[in-house]
Amino acid sequence: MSSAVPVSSAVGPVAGRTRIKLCGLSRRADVELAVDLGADAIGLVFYPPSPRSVGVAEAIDLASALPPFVSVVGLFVNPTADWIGEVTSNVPLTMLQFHGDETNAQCEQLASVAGLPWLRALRIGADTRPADLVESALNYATAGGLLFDTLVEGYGGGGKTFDWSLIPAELARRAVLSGGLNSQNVGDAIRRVRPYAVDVSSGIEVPGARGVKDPARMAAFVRAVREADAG
Ligand SMILES: O=C(O)c1ccccc1NCC(=O)[C@H](O)[C@H](O)COP(=O)(O)O
Repeated sequence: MSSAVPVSSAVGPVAGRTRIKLCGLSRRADVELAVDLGADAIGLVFYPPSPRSVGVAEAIDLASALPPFVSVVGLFVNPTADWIGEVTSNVPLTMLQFHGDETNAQCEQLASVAGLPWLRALRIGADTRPADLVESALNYATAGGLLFDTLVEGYGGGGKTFDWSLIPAELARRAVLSGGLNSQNVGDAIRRVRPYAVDVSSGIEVPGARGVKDPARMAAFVRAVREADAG
């Protein structure tokens, strides 16, 4: 039964706070800064072809820097069950993110190895239509959430935006918006899409240095999200 009192008036603007995932972190100092800035989640990439990829030992150290209530999302591209098992039996991930070509059944099977919830990345290209996203949402009905990203070579982390108007409003309110976000455009993205959360990797890095996060850009991104939320 819906509450008689609208949530936002009951708890104030915090109800509409856009959650923030800072992705592709590989240095402990960046994880500590993400926590200090108020990030809701960090993303660790377990995909060796990516310059942002981390190994199990590195990930254990990075995860140990996290206080309670900050999620650590493990990002995979077409992983084997053995790889999922090796990572999640050692690294205290709170969620998986499948960013490759995995079907719903494959995502479910892989996630069952870890016993964790999972995000499905839906990569949006030039010929994607809203109906395609609605169909994908139905196909991945057991996902713990959808992350809308830009279709780029190399699966993700490409630093390119897609047409945000393609996202149906009914999907946006519980989804993660990703793909080419930065401190200059994330405010517009929030005002136009009203996503549950935003995700960024390239936009908080030193330009041209994939995997090297820039503290100033990290802070500017979070500040831009807070300013957008404040209206
Ligand atoms: O970050 C990567 O290097 C990466 C490699 C392969 C698959 C996915 C990858 N990242 C997934 C993410 O969640 C990124 O944050 C997302 O693609 C947005 O990246 P960016 O456009 O650079 O902000």
